[in-house]
Amino acid sequence: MEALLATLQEGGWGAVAAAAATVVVLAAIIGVRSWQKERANMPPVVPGLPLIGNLYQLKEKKPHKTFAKWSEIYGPIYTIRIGDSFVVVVNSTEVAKEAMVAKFSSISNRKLPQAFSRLSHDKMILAVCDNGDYYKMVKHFVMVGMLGSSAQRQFRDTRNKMMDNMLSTIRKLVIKDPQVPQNFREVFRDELFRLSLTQSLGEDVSSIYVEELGREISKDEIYQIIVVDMMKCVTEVDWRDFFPYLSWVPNKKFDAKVATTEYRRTSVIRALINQRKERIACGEARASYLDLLLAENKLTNEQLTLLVWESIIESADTTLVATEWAMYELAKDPEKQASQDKLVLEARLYQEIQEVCGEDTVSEDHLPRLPYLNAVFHETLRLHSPVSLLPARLVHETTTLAGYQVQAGTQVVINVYGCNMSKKEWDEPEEWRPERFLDGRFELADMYKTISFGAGKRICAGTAQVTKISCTAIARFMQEFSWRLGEGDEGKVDSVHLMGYKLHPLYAYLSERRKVAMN
Ligand code: HEM
Repeated sequence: MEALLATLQEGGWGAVAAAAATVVVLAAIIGVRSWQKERANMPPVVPGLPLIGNLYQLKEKKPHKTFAKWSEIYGPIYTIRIGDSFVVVVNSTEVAKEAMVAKFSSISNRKLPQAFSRLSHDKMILAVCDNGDYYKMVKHFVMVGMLGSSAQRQFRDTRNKMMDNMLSTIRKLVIKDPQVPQNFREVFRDELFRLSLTQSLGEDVSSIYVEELGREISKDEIYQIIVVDMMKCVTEVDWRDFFPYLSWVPNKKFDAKVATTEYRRTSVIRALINQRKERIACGEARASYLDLLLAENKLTNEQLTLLVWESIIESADTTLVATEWAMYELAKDPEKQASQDKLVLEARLYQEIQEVCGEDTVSEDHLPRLPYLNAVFHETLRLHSPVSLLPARLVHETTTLAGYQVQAGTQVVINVYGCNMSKKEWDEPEEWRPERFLDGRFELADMYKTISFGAGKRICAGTAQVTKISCTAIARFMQEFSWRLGEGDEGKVDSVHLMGYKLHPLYAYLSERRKVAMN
């Protein structure tokens, strides 16, 4: 510093320039040192490039897989830089639980990307809203109106009807043409969507007139607009997410797509809500989530629209993903396998069902006595988790995680896929092996054997519903039919981006195990 002052005293622009350069260099050195000190105890850093950080290494559309690979080099918790933001990625169940349970008070709020933020009207849905009074109120509504144990009891007939309809449709298809492989997804999706509408709106809907679209739209279009298009749009990437200081730069294509998708979703949901309101005005009361929300009369129209949409999409999506993967694993043709394991697996599940249920049709009451079925369900969630990356959380006060310091302002991403595929936690994790849940380490009644449903206060609210639907469906499909994949389908294990869907829908050859009277 003294040298700097001396140079300035000697005068002249050259000296001033030299002094300024010295200041810049000194500042840079001090800056780097303090950054290094600050980051000294941060989770290991994955090397990246200046300015963009690790963005270029995440070009492929399955970041959860890249994150899992990095965990083999940098450990279960590490830091990456995405453009402007530091992100801590967690790939171990233990550390994920620490983040979601023990450190909940410091790491609870979300940091949503543009698309998700706009589609959720800045976190107006339960799954991503920040903790506070709105969260408490909506969680209460969801549990009382739809997902809590008493509401679930009310909807038991709806679920039973879903099972009967599915089995009856499949039976008819098989009888009509036993040599043709059946499209599992079509049958399951239609019935699940019917259940989802019934729970949310009090009735199934075959079509609806949507004023903003100027026409009557079919049930298939309703599904497309409020489920499929929304799922795709939520995962749209906007480069401005990575460089917030460029948020003023227009991204017209992205903005137009999100605006259109959002407008169509909102128009359809509003039409559905208005139809229900008219029926209620005519004295028609039903047990449904919307009926409860309207009776409570505490929400704005915007909140009502968002929450009803949320209840429909959450019921209609992940349950299908999980059940399709389970049936795929069970249907893998044993003769095409290197080992005979799968033959034993399928036979074992059928045998368990026979022993427990005998001639009775499997029902939800049987589920606690079917441990192998439960293991099939959890092993499917482990290997094919429908939610592979949880929406980023924001650290709002500096805390520690796995012994490392995590600064306020950092984002934390839980890589469910990485936790479920960790070689340290699971023996041969790439193998689908339900037995691993029956080795005495896990309680049968434990619904959270893996991290797939999250943990702590924000754990999945729909666990009971999806477990009942998925397990009963798998058991009934196995009880009535034996399943076999088409030739060459054993290797079709790709999924769609982050959504977990099987890229190639399951087509299976079914043959009847027992005759059931047709109605
Ligand atoms: C296999 C199917 C499912 C999986 C794997 C799953 C997974 C998850 C996960 C991991 C979370 C926590 C997210 C986080 O902490 O960031 C979550 C939250 C949630 N899930 Fe699920 N879910 C499934 C099915 C369902 C269903 C069927 C519903 C409703 C019908 C549902 C409703 C919710 C709700 C409302 C939350 C937010 C809970 C809160 O924040 O308090 N889920 N789910």
